[in-house]
Amino acid sequence: MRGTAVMWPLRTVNRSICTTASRQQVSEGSKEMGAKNSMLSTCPVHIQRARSTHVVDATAFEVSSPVKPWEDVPGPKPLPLLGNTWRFTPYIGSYSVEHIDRICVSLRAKYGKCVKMAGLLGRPDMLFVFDANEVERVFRGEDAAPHRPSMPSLNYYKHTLRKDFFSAEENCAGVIAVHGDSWSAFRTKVSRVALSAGAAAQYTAPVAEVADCFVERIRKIRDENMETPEDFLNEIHKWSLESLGLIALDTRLGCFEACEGSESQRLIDAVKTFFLCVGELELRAPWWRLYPTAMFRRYVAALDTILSVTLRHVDKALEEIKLNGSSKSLLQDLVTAAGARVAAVAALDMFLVGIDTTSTAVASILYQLSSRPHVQEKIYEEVTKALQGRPMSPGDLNQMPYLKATVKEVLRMYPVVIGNGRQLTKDTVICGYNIPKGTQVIFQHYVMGNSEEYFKDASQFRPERWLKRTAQRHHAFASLPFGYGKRMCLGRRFAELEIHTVICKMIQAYKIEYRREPLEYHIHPMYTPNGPIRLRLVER
Ligand code: HEM
Repeated sequence: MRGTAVMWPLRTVNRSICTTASRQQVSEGSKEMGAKNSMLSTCPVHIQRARSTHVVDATAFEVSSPVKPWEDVPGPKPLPLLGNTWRFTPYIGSYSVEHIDRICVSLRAKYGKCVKMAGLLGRPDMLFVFDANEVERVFRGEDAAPHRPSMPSLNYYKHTLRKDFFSAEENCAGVIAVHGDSWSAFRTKVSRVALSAGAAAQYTAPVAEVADCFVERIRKIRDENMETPEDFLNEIHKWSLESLGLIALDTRLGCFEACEGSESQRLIDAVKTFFLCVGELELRAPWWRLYPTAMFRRYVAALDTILSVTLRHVDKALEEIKLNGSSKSLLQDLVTAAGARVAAVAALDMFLVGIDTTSTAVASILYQLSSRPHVQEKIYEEVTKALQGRPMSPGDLNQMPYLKATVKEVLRMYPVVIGNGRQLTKDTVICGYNIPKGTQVIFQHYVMGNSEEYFKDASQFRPERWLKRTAQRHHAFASLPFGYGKRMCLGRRFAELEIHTVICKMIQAYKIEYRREPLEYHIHPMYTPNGPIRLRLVER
């Protein structure tokens, strides 16, 4: 999903007698969690706290100090008329959207565990939260339809510009940029199919085939020094789009060799245009709200193309279901269970959020592996032992815990989405302050994931910390690369399958090196290594 910026601050009330100390350190998969959660509702201190305040939020359980008002939350002070927007204005302010990661680190250091960012023109006030206990509490207290602030431009496309299509049937607008009952009804229909056991596993072999093609393609595009080309990230995008085409549209798009004018090429171009435009439209001044700028018109045309291609593939799926009498893919399952329009819109949403997230993750993982040959060797040994020369089949990835732990470790230190958010649907106490309904709360996972408070030796790259055998205890809500709860990533299982498979194949084929200037990360709009990823890929 698209990232939202973050920041942080504030020392708070004397909270958490029952929360912090006793619930903070949880190890993954630990059964402790259930028992500790149940404490949340029964602990007498929680109950006392809930009674002693006039807070609306039923999950409130702060201790002793009265709840402080929103006005008291620390943060950069807005100027009259200009608010805090001026801070993001080039040449005048010192904040840059591209380096919001660093801004968040400094806000945390300056203000504490929650920070108010008020007075952003055209946007609701924001609260940056750097406290994993508070993240847990807000997530666990979510109502039936949590509101995640996202993509106003897409909201406009779905609910105004193409209202006729997206409102033609009830609850058919999708999950991205959709909220309330409409989101809830759509999500329920799609989750049943997309999150069912085995929904992702059925794609093991075809996803592995696409990964093989990617590995093979690299042999063609490497230069004489065995280095990948400047636009290697674009090649990774092609792999990601090809993999998602299989999953969402039940088709091989042929992204690695698409011909001019073909439907695949039109889809590839449209997805590319969407990504080029969306960052600008979302992060810069929203002129498109006043008039259809050239960029906005390209953006709309791209969305129209993606939608029309998904609709055509849904028609094909309908024909095949009629012919076969049963469904044989995610798309056909969706058509059967939820209807053609839901299936098409679900595929559209997957295209909008499932490509650059996955490709950025893979770029970041390959880049991080390039400076860690010992990690590569461990993965290589694990993969060799698990596959024993066989092609990959469902279940094989379960024999590769170190590979999976490596992916988790990269996403802890370099989460693709640096901060996930919710727009509060009710007044809520966070860090001892009463935060009003409508505020956008951004959970700062990049900062928490890299904080010594939550991860011992946080700056050290240690996949072992995620292994059950050697797991260090850590807070389960400090690193959440796929979000949490009712709105968590709908494509997580597919993303993991794609990522684990392609990394497995890359390590089987190559030793990964990098001999150029180190790359910094920036928000673009995912958290991405900044610069050409010119990996040296040496045959094993
Ligand atoms: C590394 C890859 C990915 C990452 C890091 C990622 C991350 C996320 C995050 C953080 C969210 C927000 C969750 C929340 O609000 O709690 C999200 C939502 C979503 N993701 Fe992913 N995602 C990835 C890949 C994918 C893929 C491959 C698909 C589709 C196949 C996908 C489909 C979705 C959808 C549809 C939602 C919206 C769910 C809703 O609002 O109900 N994602 N993702």
